[in-house]
Formats: sequence, structure tokens, C-alpha cells
Amino acid sequence: MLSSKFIHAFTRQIYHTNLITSATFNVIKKHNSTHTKNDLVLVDVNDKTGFSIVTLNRPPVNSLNLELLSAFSSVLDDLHKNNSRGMILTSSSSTVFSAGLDINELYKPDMDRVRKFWTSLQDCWIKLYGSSFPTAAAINGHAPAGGCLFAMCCEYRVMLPKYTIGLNETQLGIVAPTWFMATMKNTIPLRQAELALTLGKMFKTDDALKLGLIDEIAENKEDAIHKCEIFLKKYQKIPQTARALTKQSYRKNDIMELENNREADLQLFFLAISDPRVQSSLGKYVAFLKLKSRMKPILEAVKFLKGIFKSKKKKN
Ligand SMILES: CCCCC/C=C\C/C=C\C/C=C/C(=O)SCCNC(=O)CCNC(=O)[C@H](O)C(C)(C)COP(=O)(O)OP(=O)(O)OC[C@H]1O[C@@H](n2cnc3c(N)ncnc32)[C@H](O)[C@@H]1OP(=O)(O)O
Repeated sequence: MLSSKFIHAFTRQIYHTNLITSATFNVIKKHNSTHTKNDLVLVDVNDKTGFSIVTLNRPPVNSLNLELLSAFSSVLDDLHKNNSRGMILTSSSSTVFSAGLDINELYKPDMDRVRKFWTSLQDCWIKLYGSSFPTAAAINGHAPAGGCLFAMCCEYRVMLPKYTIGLNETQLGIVAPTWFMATMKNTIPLRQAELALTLGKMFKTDDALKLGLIDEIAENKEDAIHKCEIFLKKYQKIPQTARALTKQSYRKNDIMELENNREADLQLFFLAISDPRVQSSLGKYVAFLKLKSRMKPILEAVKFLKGIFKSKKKKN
């Protein structure tokens, strides 16, 4: 009953988007690139392929706060309305795809704001994981937690060498929501997902490839985007509605589970972040990140001096 209702709703939605004239799409095409409020998310449409490159742009680490999530959510709406031919998700940072949820939204939160924040995160996940258009992620930097979640929502992942990706929540003393877990279960083998989730494991690029958490390794960002385009082009020969319905049917149980329990999920989140032990873990983590960031120049100086000593030793 539920599933036929769901399929029916999605079919209507997809037919509806197919019927949208290319006029709206042309508006984007003509301008070629659109930016959201504050430029937190940049959208560039490739005239030749029709693919949109969506760039998360919140320096320094693309941590997902309410404003970034709201901007991303409305970009996903636009792509859907404009019957996008495909989306490539990437980052404007040279070392970080996304640092995941902004810890400042979780630590000592303002309850009004955190409600909007969590609802926005739910929106983004539902729209991205269940998108009618095909998606690929060009992971050009580290992708912990929420960063890994968004990458896993895409149907294909290309990552640059020597970065890390994973759902590391347990390491922070928090539990990944069930829909985070479901997304990982849809990406890598079940037993590996359980181990990765309970350990809060971050995988280096090579290991992520072996595990199937990513699909390819690229030399640099341009190469990653190119590889994503090759993937998206494969769908050009497949009838659009059949492709979209297959993807959505495949993911529908996970999506319906959240759709039907959004308020309960929000209450569970409130309960978790109101726990003093969770707040204490988050507080320590915020302090650790700040300390690490401040120590960076010292660590870099030590590395530099070590390099000099090493080369002097070699000469002698
Ligand atoms: C059943 C119960 C269900 C309810 C569950 C309840 C709660 C759980 C809810 C959700 C799950 C959580 C999901 C998440 O996404 S939590 C976020 C996890 N993210 C991380 O652990 C990443 C932390 N960051 C890093 O590891 C590194 O920063 C980096 C991404 C590898 C980049 O390293 P780099 O060396 O390039 O940068 P810096 O470390 O120097 O950082 C620069 C600057 O950014 C600040 N920062 C980093 N990450 C975050 C972040 N996630 N949020 C906010 N701010 C961040 C860092 O502090 C520095 O700031 P500064 O001002 O000091 O320069």
C-alpha cells in the first residue's frame, strides 16, 4: 500500500518535472552560473552536457550550519524543478570536501535554531538521496561524518588521494542517526558498514576504494569532475523516468522511514544533544579542534626543521 502510493507520488513528480518546459532550464543555461544567498553554494551549469556543478563554499572547512544547509536545500529544489540532467557535488576548499555538521550547531545549542538546523538537514538528505536527477560526488578533500553522508547520497564517488572519508560519530561520543547508517548500508557491504560505524572509522582514499565506499580515484579536482561527467553521461542512453524510478524505488524504504518519522527523529536528536555526556564530549571536541588549528604553525615549523636536519644528515 505504502510502496504503491510512494511510486505513484514519485511517478507524478517525475512526469511533472519532465513536462516542465526547457524555458526554466534555459534561464539557468543562459546565465550559466547561479549563486545562492551569501554564495554559500555555487551552481555552474555546463552548457554542453547540461550537468550542474554544485560547489559547497563555506570556508574554511564547509562545516554544515543552518545557512549552508538551507542554501543547499534550495539548490536541490531548483535542480529538481529545472529537470537537471545531472549534478556533480564538490567543494571550493583545496583540502576539505566537508567537515560534516558544524559542531557549533550541536554544542550548547539555541533550541529554536537547532530545530530549524536539524529539519534542514533532514530536507537535504531526503532531496539528495531521493533526487530524480543522477548525482556524483567529486570528493576533493576530507569528508568526515556529514561530509561522507552527502557523498554517499550520490550514486558515484570520485576521490582525490591521501584524504579521509567515513562516519566518525562514535569517536565524538555521538550516535549516527539511523538514516546516516542506512545510507552507508546502501553503499558498502553490511558487515563492513557495522564495523565502520561502531569504530567511527575514517578511511584513507586507497582503503575507501577497496571497500567500495568510493568508486574511483582521481589525480586532481578537474580529473575528478571529468570522471564524474563520464559516469553521468552513461545515463544519457537510459530513459529518464525508468532510471529515476528505479533509483527512488531502491532507496524508498530508507526515505519513507524518515519521511514518516521526522518529528520522532527530531525529538531523538533533541534528547541526544541534551544529554550532559554528549555535551561534554562535544565540548572537548570543539576545544581539541581549536587547539589543533592553533598548533598548526608550530607543527609545520617542526616538520620544516625536521626536513632540514634530514637533508643535512644525508649530505654528511
Ligand atoms: C539515536 C540518536 C540520534 C541522534 C544523534 C545525535 C547527535 C548526532 C547528530 C549528528 C551526527 C553528526 C554528524 C557530524 O557531521 S558531526 C561533525 C563531525 N566532523 C568532524 O569530526 C570533523 C572535524 N574536523 C576535522 O577533522 C578537520 O577540521 C578537517 C575536516 C580534517 C580539516 O582539517 P584542517 O587541518 O584542514 O582544518 P582545521 O582542523 O585546522 O579546522 C579549521 C577550522 O575549522 C574548524 N572546524 C573543523 N571542523 C569543524 C566542524 N565540523 N564544525 C565546526 N568547526 C569546525 C576548526 O575548529 C578550525 O577553526 P578555528 O576557528 O580554530 O580555526
